Amino acid sequence: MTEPTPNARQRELIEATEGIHVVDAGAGTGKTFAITRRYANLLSEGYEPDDVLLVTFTNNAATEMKERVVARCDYSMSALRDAPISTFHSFCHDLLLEYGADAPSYLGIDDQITGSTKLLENEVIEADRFRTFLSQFVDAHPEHEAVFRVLNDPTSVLELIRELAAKGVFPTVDGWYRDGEAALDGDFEAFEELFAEANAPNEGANGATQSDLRDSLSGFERDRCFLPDAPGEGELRDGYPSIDAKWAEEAFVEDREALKDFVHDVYVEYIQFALRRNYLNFSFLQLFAFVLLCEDHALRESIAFEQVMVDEFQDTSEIQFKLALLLAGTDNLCVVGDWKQSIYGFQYAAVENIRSFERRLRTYKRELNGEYERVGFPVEEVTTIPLRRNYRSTQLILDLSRHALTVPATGSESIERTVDDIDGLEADSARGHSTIAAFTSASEREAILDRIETIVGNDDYAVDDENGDLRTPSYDDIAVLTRTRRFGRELQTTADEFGVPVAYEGGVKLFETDQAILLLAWLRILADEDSRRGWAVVLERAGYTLAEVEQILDERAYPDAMVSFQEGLAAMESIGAIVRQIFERYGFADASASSLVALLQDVSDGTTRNLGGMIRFIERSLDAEATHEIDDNPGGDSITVQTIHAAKGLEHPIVIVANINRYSFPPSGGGDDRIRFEDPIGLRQTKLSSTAHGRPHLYDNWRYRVLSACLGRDYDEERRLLYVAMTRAQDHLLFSAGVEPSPLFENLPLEPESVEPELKESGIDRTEQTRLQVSIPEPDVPAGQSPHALMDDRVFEDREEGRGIEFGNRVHEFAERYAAGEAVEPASDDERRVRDFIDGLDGTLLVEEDAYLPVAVGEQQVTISGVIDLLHVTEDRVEIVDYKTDLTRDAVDEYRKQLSVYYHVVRHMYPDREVSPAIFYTAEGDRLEIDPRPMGELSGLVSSNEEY
Ligand SMILES: Nc1ncnc2c1ncn2[C@@H]1O[C@H](COP(=O)(O)OP(=O)(O)OP(=O)(O)O)[C@@H](O)[C@H]1O
Repeated sequence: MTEPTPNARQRELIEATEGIHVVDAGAGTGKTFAITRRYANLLSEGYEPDDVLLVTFTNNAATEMKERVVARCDYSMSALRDAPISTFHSFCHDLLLEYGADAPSYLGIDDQITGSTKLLENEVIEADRFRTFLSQFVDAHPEHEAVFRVLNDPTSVLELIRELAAKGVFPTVDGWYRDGEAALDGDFEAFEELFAEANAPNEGANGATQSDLRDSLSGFERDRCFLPDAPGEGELRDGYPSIDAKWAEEAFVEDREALKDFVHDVYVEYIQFALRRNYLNFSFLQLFAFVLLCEDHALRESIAFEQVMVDEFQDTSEIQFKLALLLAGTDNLCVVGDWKQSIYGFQYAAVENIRSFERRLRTYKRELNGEYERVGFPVEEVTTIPLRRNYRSTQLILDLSRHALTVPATGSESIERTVDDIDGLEADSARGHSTIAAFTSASEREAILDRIETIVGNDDYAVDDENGDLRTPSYDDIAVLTRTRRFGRELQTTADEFGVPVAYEGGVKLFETDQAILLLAWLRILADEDSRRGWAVVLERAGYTLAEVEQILDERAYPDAMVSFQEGLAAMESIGAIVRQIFERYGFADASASSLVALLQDVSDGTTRNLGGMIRFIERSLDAEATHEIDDNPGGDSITVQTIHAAKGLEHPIVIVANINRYSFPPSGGGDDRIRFEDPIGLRQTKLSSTAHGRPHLYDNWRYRVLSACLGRDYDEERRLLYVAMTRAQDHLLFSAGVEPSPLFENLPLEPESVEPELKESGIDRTEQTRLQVSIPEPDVPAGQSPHALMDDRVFEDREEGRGIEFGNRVHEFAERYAAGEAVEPASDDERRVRDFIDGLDGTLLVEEDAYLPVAVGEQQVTISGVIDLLHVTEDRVEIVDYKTDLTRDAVDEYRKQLSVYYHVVRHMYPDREVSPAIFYTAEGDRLEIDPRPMGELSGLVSSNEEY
């Protein structure tokens, strides 16, 4: 392929070899192309490869750049092999291996970085090690008990450490490195401004109305339990239209010494733990490289580069920007990126690095210089080069994509930025053949596949070929891009049913899935009944707090239900049966689960029970980051399904941005991290452990409730994701949603049509069952729950009183198959009673029906989903039946919650019939009618059960 000729602006960047240059330009404008050419140009001007640092974000990008450079200069690939064209991480790694043995000593740490210190990239393995570390840590530090008690997930602590490292907050053995502690304390003045902004009265038709802050504090105490020193709602919201300004300080000022001490000790001791085990994670590589470059002035000056260039600058974190400055010996600094494509906030990318490049440059220079001049060059003059010409998409697509950055993501969000504030791009192609379309459907997945079938082979959707002519589209011209991985997987499953070829891009790291992690945990428990690594995972998954997990592990007092499950597993003959049983317990029935079953069965030779071998196999696969193509990848001419994150940097002739639904895009709910670090409020706890009422209890932190109400939630990254998705399209761009589209969909200037798919199923075998049509939101929401989540966990502990979970499962399976008309014979008295009961029903039977109930919890929507054992539908009545194999009735109150959920779903579907929920106790053959709880009570149960 011939290399394009740079346009005038690109040439300016390529040839401008002196001074600071920044390019913040839109998608497809040739930024990567131009920076690569700039590198080649520097070599042709006499710079040696060792003088020029070129930073990219992936190793693949680095290799690709080298290849492109080789094509344009006199250097060979082998001559450039060791050239510093690399990622921040590999650069830091090489630096530390060569010069960094004593880098830890700058933090007061005695352990060294040695030739055998490895980079640990696999997050699952690291989480496993961190769990071990934390358990040892808590035993060694009883003084941190109060903070430790609030934690419910060790990986959230590891995440916090990573976040602090990315923001340049490091511990030393006895305190914090440089001004780290100030960052933890937060910035009261900056917070006061946010408070004042949120607390400003709003304007109503008849004068001032209450401020957003006062409004969002309504229901301040509802479903929360604060410590006795918290103000009451009346006191807090006393003023009108704004609350009293004194609450800014009252909320901000808090004794955080114990919290800071905990975070400090965990942080520094984990670094020591890692060093002693000869590994560093990405965050610690950067941390030590930064400290080394800050402290060893001679080294910094000796390795400083004459030219520093960074591609994809919008993805840099604060520490990476500072590293680039420390590595630049002169002001020959060139960064290129696109703020509109900054979508890695969750990996601590700081979009302000590029948006406010000049301001940050000055601030960081000041911060780095402090007591010693580390950045000697001037930073006052910065040349900005605009790139406007886009070589990927048509003008129609480009014009529409600007809107992505200005659409409100929620019903109440107001965006000040308008489309005119977004730099427009000019399409290089003058073609006007693009179709822009949007559709909604109650069966969104089928509707997408249906639309694809109309696109393929249809010249209305012709795409550009390599010679600039139009050609007929095929499946592999089409990409479906989604915000959540889950929708993509579900689409693939639906596509299989209908025989539409879909490839989930890139395969799946099978051993890093939830399925594999839980499987490994249970296998470890089976191999060693007191395996801490195994039990910790299983217990955390069941929702125990870390303190509870520790106690259970120390006392070896595992929950009865889990022990009997373990005993059931221990009695099984083959690995295949064990694996299936574990997946059944967690309801895993997708392609990852079946691939794992098949793979492990293969490895174990079908029958033998070699637990140790199996555990080692999974551990090794994890270690090797083995990627497996899941069975349902057809290969050949097929549609690509990707997450938007995975699609970044790629292009496709036809793009369908799918699942732009409420609760999915943007995803609803936040994490449940109990310790958080947020700008400008610093380090905070959302929950506090106290014995204020005589017993240890976890209280909600009222201060955090007020502080977070002032921070609001920032949806800019969600809009940027939408922008990235849209700008992947070259020729045609489509959007799809279900029955509850997201405001991101509704507010785009589109005219969506509502469609009913007419797809024909392929001949693939499917169980024939009438499915309920439930016209309520997709269950695809992170804030989803099962009715079990509302129930007291104790009801799951050995309810069958010795008869075992397996027994219960068998009865259910029999009931399902019998009601579905299969020729199955009852194998126990309970099954006979079920058979007699079913025989006595004369209406239509619907078995194992999915039920999804959306529930409003404050401003959030949560979906509770579950499976109804049996629906018995007659002309005027619908009976809901749930089988229970219990020998006693003492869990009936808990079951009532579960059946109430089903009741509200069914009532919605059969508004004209009487709906009666009942439990069928199989031990006696008794049918017990249940009085359902009202909706309001269910929302109360959800919110008291989880934080939103
Ligand atoms: N002057 C040019 N003439 C023709 N094609 C060009 C020119 N500059 C870049 N291109 C082509 O445009 C496409 C996009 O270029 P590139 O990937 O460098 O853009 P980018 O700005 O880095 O994109 P993104 O931000 O979306 O990742 C590439 O196929 C590239 O070869």
